[in-house]
Parts: sequence; C-alpha cells; structure tokens
Amino acid sequence: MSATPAPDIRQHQERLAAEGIDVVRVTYPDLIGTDRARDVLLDSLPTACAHGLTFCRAVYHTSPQGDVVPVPGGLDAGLPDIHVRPDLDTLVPLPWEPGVASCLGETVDPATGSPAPESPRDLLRTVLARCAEQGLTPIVGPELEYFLCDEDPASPSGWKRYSGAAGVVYTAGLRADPDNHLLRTLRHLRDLRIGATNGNHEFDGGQFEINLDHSEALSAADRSFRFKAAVKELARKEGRLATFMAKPFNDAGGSGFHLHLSCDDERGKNAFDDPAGAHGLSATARHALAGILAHAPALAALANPTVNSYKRFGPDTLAPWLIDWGLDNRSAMVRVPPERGSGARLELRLGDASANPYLLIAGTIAAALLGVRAGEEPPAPLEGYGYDTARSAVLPMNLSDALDALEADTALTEVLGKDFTTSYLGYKRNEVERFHRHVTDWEFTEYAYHL
Ligand SMILES: NC(=O)CC[C@H](N)C(=O)O
Repeated sequence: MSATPAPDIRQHQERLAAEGIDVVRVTYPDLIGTDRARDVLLDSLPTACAHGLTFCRAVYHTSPQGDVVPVPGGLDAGLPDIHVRPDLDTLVPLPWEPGVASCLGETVDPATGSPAPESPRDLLRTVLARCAEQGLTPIVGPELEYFLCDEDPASPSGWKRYSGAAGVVYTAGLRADPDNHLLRTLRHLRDLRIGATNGNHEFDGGQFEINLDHSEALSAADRSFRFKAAVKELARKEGRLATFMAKPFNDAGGSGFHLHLSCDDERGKNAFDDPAGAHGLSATARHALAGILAHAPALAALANPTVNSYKRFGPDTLAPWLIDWGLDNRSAMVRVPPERGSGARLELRLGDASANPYLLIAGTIAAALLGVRAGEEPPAPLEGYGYDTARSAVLPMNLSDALDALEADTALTEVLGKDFTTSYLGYKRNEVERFHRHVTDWEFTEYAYHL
C-alpha cells in the first residue's frame, strides 16, 4: 500500500536521500532496555509513519533467549499487535553504517490507541508528568561503564576481556587500550549526537566509562538507550562484544550506571540549590534524597534488574550495597558532589549498567518525588569510608528480594502504575525461576567430584 506522504515526511525523505540514506532503522526499548528495531526502506517510510510498524506485543514479554514469559496482555491475549510509529524528530545517520539513519519509535496499543502499558519510555513520561504537577523538571546526567571482550575459543563463554586482565585505572591511550577502542567509540558517539562528553579506561582490564551530558530526563534516557545500543553495535563491527552486564567476570569488579540528578523549578532555576542551606542543598534536594533512600530497596529492582546485578555489590567495590549518603563520598549509595558552579545535585551510584535507562531514571525520579511530596528528611551523612553494616541498612542482596520490596512498596508502585508493575514483576520473577532451575558451572566444580 502506498500512502501520499505528508509534507514534513516528504521533506525528511528528500533530505535523507540527499545524504545518501536509503534505510531508516526504527528502534525502541523493550522491558529490559534491549533495543528492538526494524529496518525500513526509505521509500516505505511514509507508510510506516501513517500506520506504524506492526510487532507482536510479546516483544515486551520475551527474554533475549526467546522465552515468552506468561504475563497479562501476551500469551493469554493471543499474542496481539502493538504498533511502532517512527519519531522523525529523532532521526540521525548511523556514523558507522553508511546509508542507514536511526530514529526512535513510539509504541501504541491498537486496542486502546494509547501507549503500550509496558512501554518504558511512556512510563518515564508518566512519572515526569507527576513531577510537573509539583512544578519540577528533573535534570539527569548519566555515566555508564562496560566491558569490551575479544573472542576466545579457549574460554567456556567464548570471550575474554579485551587487552588482557591488567587494569590501568583512569587512563586513556594505548597502554590499556592498544587498539584505540575508546577514541574510535567517542568519535562515533559524537557524530551520533547523543551528548557523549568524555571517557576513560576504568578499574579493570577491558573496562571503560563514558559520560553523557546532563539534560531533561526523557532525553537523558533516550541518549543512554542509544548509547548502549551504539557501543554494542560498534563492538560487533570489530568482531568484539561490549557488555553492560553488571558483573561479567569473577576476577573483576562490576559496571555501574551512575545518575546525576537535580531538578529545575518553574523558572528554570535549580531547585536543589540553596547556598544558605546545609551542604548547599535546598529543602527540595533534602526531601528528594530522603525519598531515594527510603525507597531504595524497591528501587533496586529497577536499578539492579538481573540475578547477576547483586554480584556487583560488596565491600570495597565502589558499588554501594548499603543505604546511605555522603558528601563527596564514593563509598555511599548517594553522593553529593562538590558544587562546581552548576548548583547542587545528587549522584545515585546504585544502578548497574544492565539497568534499562528508562526504568532506572523513572524509578529514581519517582522515589525522589515521593520524598518531596512527603517532606521527608534524610539521616545524617556517612562520614569516612562506608561499607559498615553497623552504620547503614543493607539493600536487598538478590533479585528475588528486590522484586518483593518493589511489590511491597505501594507508594512507588502507585506512581509507576499497576499495569507496568504487574508485567515487570511477572517478567523478572520468571527470570529468577529460570535461573534457579539452571545448573551452573560453579555447581559442577563444587559438587561433582566430591559428593
Ligand atoms: N569509578 C567508579 O566510580 C567505579 C564504579 C563501579 N565500577 C560501580 O560499579 O559502580
């Protein structure tokens, strides 16, 4: 079927064709933040825009391995359609894939004409609308770590850490990155226009951190989502694997997804900032901080969303596993960074790199909002080096406990919505069950010879 293109779509088509683009990749996040996509030939773009691209709604209920998880709206509903409409305002040529531009897709449930209930982007929009009712616009700056791996037929997984096991922490250059992976990646990310600002080699061999500029929350989530997909694609182009798994190796630390958070008020002024307040924090910032701490056990289910996530936690990891906050203290779950001219902000260090950016950001903002609404006050800040259970409460230490904490946190789930929470809990509990049924290498080594 050929539709007569609307004038603005025709303009996009002509501009893309002039740039040598003949394919548009329409991409959207599933429940766990994996980029799902379809390649659309440029000639078919008007039809895709007019009618949306049709996917099975089970896309939200299907694990990366292809298991369809029985949560409401999927198998029980006969695997119905969802439609995905290209958002042409987000079009950008893929710097490493000549002829292809990418754009984000908006998912619509054709049964209701509304966003699909599981859509992470729309969940974030819902939470942001609640903030707007309080006159607050959250501003988010994401920092993500990942490991780069080379193929290794000798390893059971088929992969080993890039450049060997030696870590050269906080460096850039050839000693820790002999193939200049970071430089190449940073330049491609610049051309992808997602606000990447800088990067360095991290603690462990083959581990990198790249920071993104701060912005309004939806853009920060979109850019983090596109960042993860881009880094993974770029690695594959080189025959490598980039993984945002929380803790991929036994002999290396984990990968974090730290969030810097502040809020603008209705006049565009940083509402977290009060030079006269204790530590430069306003009452709004204190309440937001208290909300994040109070809802941290439930938030872990979104910030640390896999069975593997909880292996990142532990003493001396710079990954928090206790519920505390501190002034410029990286051993705390929430750090208040020193003021450097842009006003006060909080750095939430809880999240790991495997988190779906939309859910991590939505959950964090929802927790902060609840603290602001309730006028909660935080406890005294952590002094000195943390990781002391005598001083701070412990987070859930496995996914199952975190999911129970999310379900029990009715204030948070009210903000996140019943449909989303039901799907998320169903999906993730299925993941826990599949893990518990699976026999691991560790079990064989531990038991097979001795028992
Ligand atoms: N540089 C750092 O702060 C390390 C962070 C740590 N890798 C984490 O998982 O959060």
